Amino acid sequence: MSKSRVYDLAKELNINSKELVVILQSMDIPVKNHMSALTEQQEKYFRNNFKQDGVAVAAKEEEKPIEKKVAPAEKKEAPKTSGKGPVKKTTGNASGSTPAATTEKKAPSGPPKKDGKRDNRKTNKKKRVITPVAIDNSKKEKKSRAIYKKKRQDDGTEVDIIPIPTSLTVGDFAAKINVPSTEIIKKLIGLGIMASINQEIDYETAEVVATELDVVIELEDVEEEVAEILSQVEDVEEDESKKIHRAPVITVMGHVDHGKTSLLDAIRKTGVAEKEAGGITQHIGAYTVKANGENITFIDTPGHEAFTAMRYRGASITDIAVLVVAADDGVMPQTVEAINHAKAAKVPIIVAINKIDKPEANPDRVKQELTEYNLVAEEWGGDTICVPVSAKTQEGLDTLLEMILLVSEVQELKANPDRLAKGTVLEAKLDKGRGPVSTVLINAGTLKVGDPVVSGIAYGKIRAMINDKGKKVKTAGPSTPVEILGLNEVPEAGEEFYAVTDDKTARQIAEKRKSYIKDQRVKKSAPLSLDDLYNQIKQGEVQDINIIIKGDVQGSVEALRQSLEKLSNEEVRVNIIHAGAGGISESDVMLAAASNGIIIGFNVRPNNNVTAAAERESVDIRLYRVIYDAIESIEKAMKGMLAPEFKEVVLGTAEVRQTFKVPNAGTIAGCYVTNGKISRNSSIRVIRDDVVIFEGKLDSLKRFKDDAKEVAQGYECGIGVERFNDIKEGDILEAFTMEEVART
Ligand SMILES: Nc1nc2c(ncn2[C@@H]2O[C@H](COP(=O)(O)OP(=O)(O)OP(=O)(O)O)[C@@H](O)[C@H]2O)c(=O)[nH]1
Repeated sequence: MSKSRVYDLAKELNINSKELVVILQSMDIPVKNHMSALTEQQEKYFRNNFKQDGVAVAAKEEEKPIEKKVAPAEKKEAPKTSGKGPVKKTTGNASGSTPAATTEKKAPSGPPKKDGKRDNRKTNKKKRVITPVAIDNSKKEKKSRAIYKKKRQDDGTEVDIIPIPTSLTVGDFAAKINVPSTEIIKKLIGLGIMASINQEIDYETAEVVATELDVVIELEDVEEEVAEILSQVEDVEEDESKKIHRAPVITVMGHVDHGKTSLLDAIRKTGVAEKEAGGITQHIGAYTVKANGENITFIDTPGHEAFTAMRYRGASITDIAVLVVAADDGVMPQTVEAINHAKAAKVPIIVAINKIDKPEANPDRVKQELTEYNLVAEEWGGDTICVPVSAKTQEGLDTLLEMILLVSEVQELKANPDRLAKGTVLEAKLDKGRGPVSTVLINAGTLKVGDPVVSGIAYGKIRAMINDKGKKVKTAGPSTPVEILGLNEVPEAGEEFYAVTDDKTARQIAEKRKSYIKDQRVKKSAPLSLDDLYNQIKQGEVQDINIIIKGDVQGSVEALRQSLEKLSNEEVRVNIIHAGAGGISESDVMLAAASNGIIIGFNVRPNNNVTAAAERESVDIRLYRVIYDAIESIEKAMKGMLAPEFKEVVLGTAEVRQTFKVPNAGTIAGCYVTNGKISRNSSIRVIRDDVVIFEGKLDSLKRFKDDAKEVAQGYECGIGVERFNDIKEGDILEAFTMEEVART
């Protein structure tokens, strides 16, 4: 029997698919969009609990056995499910509850052999439960929840806020705000605009007219408009029967030096060797390998930077995250970060325990450490697949690929190749000779040379396509990465990409987006900021305060996490989306931006790149030296009492290039001013590996032998720090002063 899709159900109940998605999510049924399929049990649960006009919608069918996919042998072992709710995972020692898209299917075969390989996938008895874990704060999803906004007026009554596109005809405008068009034409004449009913007016004009008519409008999300245009180009709710299997898309993540690059290289070589010995692969940001006759696509940009950049733009192209953990090093801060990223994106994790060729390798320790993050290895009774591998000797790589195929099989990844292509930009750059060059991953449909395309505000016609093997190709189907030429601008990584029927549509969409960005610039909703937190809470804009904590030692990070979580009240919830020891990284900033969160640094400092990224993404970073201060300021911000009296102003930074011992003066640091300036009366912070190790006063500042009042960027100087002699080469000295800020 075929499963029900959200849109089928919506059609039956005569409600909007989007609304139904929100309803289902609120019932803890993990659906993503109108195309998501419901299991019989989920559907039944929904029907039993969803009341339309006060009456529960009758269940379509008789009750059925819950897990239809479980083979008879498996059924005996499957834990009994109550049937009261959507299938949920129950893991032995899992501490957090996880609303889960639970799927089960044929599992890999029985006891793994010593080398980590399995005998035969098909005959295993154990039920496999794949559980993407849920924290999702992506901006896109938040937006989709706001179906209709209201504005409270001075007299207490509420009026609808009517969304209006960047431009529309007078007639359409009249219909949208429910005012006769003659009335609008009159108002326009009053403004000196002679417009007929079929003439287009822009948003700004519409806003003036609306104000005169006492109607509240707002700029409609341009993507709604774009979706409308695209749906005319191609029926979005397309025929399920046309969908066929597509290759899984994998992202490799893990701690620095645990072997992401080596693993990606090793896999690429295996895959190529199998298919076309000696074939040269080209770096285009992703590649496809063959394993057991099936394709697997790897995103070739290791690290979570790429991953978060994607998610920030609302793209979720990864089907499975491979978490690389070195067997000789164990779970490290970036491992935890990677786990949190994958969880936030609800992507299942396969653990590759790497470097098992090393004598000091200890895979069991890795598994033990992973349990702290809710990843319990299958062989320990959990549901996390852990594969011991060596990127160096290639051991275990086949098993890893096999496991990837297995998990992807459960996900039932499908796409219709027979439609206009839709994809995601992985990388893009401006090539001097070839113009904008972008690598796109096709999500659905088939992209062809000559297709008119649009991605963000870039558009054009596909001039040429090159695959990951460096070959020119004429077409590219689902899950295929290709490099494309022909766009008029460089699109952004993570941007969606569409082929459309004609050049005009492509240009029209790009231009609508451009004018939306222009209009939007003024009206952009404020990113989360402590200074304005209280107002944002009051206006109902903030219900969750998403926080990332970075600190010098794990102990204080944990302490801070626990205290901050306790600040949650019935109005707002404090969510620690990531916490770890170490400096603040750009990836933290991306995660904060993607989750509309703020970053709290405890005894750590962001470096220049991080500060620049935070500025660019409007992410609020707060730095503290005392745990109590951090807690207090969040608490005060929540109550609207945060009024900083002093603000720290960073004057500049200098890098220590050499150190000298000077009798009577202690250690003097020979520095190069990399940023801003260092002045004689500034305070000084000594930073090593992004961690503050000392804070105090500047003792001496010299240019050659002479005392200097200040030294600017690009110059060398000698710096002595009062009561601190442990300066080392490579340290960063940050000069700052405290400036008084008037209370507002
Ligand atoms: N013995 C052994 N060494 C490995 C293995 N995999 C990687 N290495 C080594 O570990 C080091 C780090 O590997 P990379 O692949 O650069 O690690 P990475 O995680 O990509 O590191 P970044 O790109 O810096 O984040 C290199 O010196 C590799 O040669 C392995 O399976 N066995």
